[in-house]
Amino acid sequence: MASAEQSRIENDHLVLSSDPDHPANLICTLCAKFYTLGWVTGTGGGCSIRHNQHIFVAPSGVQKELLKPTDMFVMDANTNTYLRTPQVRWSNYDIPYAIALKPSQCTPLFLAAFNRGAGCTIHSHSQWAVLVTLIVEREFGKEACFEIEEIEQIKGVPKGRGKQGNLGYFDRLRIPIIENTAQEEDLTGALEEAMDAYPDTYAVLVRRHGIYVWGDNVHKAKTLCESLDYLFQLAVEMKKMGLPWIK
Ligand SMILES: CSCCC(=O)C(=O)COP(=O)(O)O
Ligand SMILES: [Zn+2]
Repeated sequence: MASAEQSRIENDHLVLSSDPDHPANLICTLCAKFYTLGWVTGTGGGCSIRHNQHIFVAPSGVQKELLKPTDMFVMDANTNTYLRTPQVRWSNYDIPYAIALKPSQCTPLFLAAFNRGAGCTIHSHSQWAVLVTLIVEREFGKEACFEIEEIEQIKGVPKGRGKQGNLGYFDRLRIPIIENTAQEEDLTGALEEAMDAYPDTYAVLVRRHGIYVWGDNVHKAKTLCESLDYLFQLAVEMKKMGLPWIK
């Protein structure tokens, strides 16, 4: 009979499915798309999905666009213990040594969003997000925040948790910015504080690093991340032209 440790390693049924919408398949498809947008290149960034009582997490330090469903860790959402740990695999380029896989360093940050009801969390290293954090200045004793208004794409951003619908054209979009840390997991406290200070936000920028974006489901997290990336690119170009973000 298989030991508990062995079944934790071999629980392949949790990640094997012919359904393209199965979280283990979706994370692979999404990361391959995000790679083409420059959101998850050079192993940075990623994506995690919560489905019922299971949380699907990719390994750390791997090329996210080459992920396979069998690479996924599966966590019990109630106990935060791992039900499945992927087995060591050979690298993608036949380099003759094995890599011991660890869960993404972003896992505690993904969990912070899942603890607030999210179904999907995306971490993007988009250069547009990074540039915006370089433009918005730190103010002593005040939380830094990206603000923009009167741009049509703002209508792609939800109003807030528990609120119906999206922001309107005349609403001001605010995305808090937290300071980067040497280790990804050390961002968790500041991320949670920003989530509490901005209860309506579904995104937090990390200065010189990127952004965490979440949503009730994959569709909402993905389309929000796209809308924000559009707005960040526009904002950077506006800044270059001397155009104000706030009217
Ligand atoms: C070059 S990426 C540095 C780590 C990072 O910021 C990141 O988002 C990747 O974390 P992971 O552990 O998922 O590889
Ligand atoms: Zn990162």
